[in-house]
Amino acid sequence: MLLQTLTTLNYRNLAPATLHFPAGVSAVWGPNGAGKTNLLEAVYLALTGLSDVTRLEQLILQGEREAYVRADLWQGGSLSVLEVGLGRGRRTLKADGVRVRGQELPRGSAVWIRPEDSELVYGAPSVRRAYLDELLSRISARYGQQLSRYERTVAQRNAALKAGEDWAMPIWEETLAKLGSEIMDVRRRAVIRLAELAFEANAALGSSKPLKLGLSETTTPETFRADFTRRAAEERARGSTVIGPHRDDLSLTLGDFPAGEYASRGEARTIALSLRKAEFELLHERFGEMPLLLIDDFSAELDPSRRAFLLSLAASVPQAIVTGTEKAPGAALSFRAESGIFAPEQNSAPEQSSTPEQATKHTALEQVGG
Ligand SMILES: Nc1ncnc2c1ncn2[C@@H]1O[C@H](COP(=O)(O)OP(=O)(O)OP(=O)(O)O)[C@@H](O)[C@H]1O
Repeated sequence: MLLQTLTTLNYRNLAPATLHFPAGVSAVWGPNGAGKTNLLEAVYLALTGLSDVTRLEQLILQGEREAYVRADLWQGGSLSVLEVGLGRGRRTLKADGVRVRGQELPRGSAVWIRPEDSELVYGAPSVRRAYLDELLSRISARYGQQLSRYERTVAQRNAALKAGEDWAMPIWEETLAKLGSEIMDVRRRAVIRLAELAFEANAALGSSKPLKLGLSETTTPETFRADFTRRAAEERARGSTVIGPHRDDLSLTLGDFPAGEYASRGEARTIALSLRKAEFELLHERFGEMPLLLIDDFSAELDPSRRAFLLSLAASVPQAIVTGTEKAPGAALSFRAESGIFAPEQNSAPEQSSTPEQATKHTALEQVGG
């Protein structure tokens, strides 16, 4: 998986441009607020169709009505053009000129490591569920579809609970038990492998305490229906479905203690990094190609062993973009970021082409429309 170019227009504070990325490490460095995170966010959006903003309008340059992002990506030996159009409340995805849904995009194409990943440890169960569900939806389109159907059914059952429609419960419960059991089954199998990979990464990061991953479930496929009966009075009183995979958690245990309650800041950062490394490995195993690695603000990582881990991880993959207020060492190309403009630096090491055939020699920046 190699990103050849990224083109943006009206995307947050990024100046309209086409940036060419080489194979190996690209270092993007500059002051706070320069647009470094926005650049990684644009890459991640173009490659996966995913964004965690609450309103799509946040992604559009203030004062504009539409934004556009395009990535030219080498995958499986050929070049794909992935485009995202953004309007008010509207997102259009295209692959090679054809409209597609998110699950039709190359789903193992990028992993994004961010400073705020510590929330995976300290945050609410919903943060860890989102991590797991996003990863599994990328690994299996069916998982994503079943999860959407399940979530819609929970919303419908909650409405029926609030309306006191007891007669409808058996129908909703039948559907929830069926979809929910399938979701739990996929999660259980995936978490076994994810746990092995995260355990290894945590040890490689020098942690003396073993990291254990598991699922903390509110029900099981075997007891789903009985649990609905047992919790019926509580659910009616609250007007909401209190058991099922939408309430489960990915449990993280460091040594003998739940990480969310006992891990130090540094330990939490190591655990979060282990989860991202496990995500990277799982996508690699599933799709057979290493994802593009996006590391946001490596310079915020002050711990020497985690910093070394991040940089050696970046150096070990086919392509990584590493941002920071200082320049990541060992980069094939560096960009100086300032006010949404990314200027390639002349003193970078000789550029490797991101074309697998190593064919084209290119200039690193072309301004679009200006
Ligand atoms: N829709 C938007 N329109 C215009 N500007 C925006 C928009 N969204 C965000 N910005 C601006 O983008 C800037 C933030 O960019 P970004 O988070 O990428 O910075 P950064 O270089 O990663 O900084 P840091 O080093 O502090 O992490 C802010 O100044 C913010 O005001």
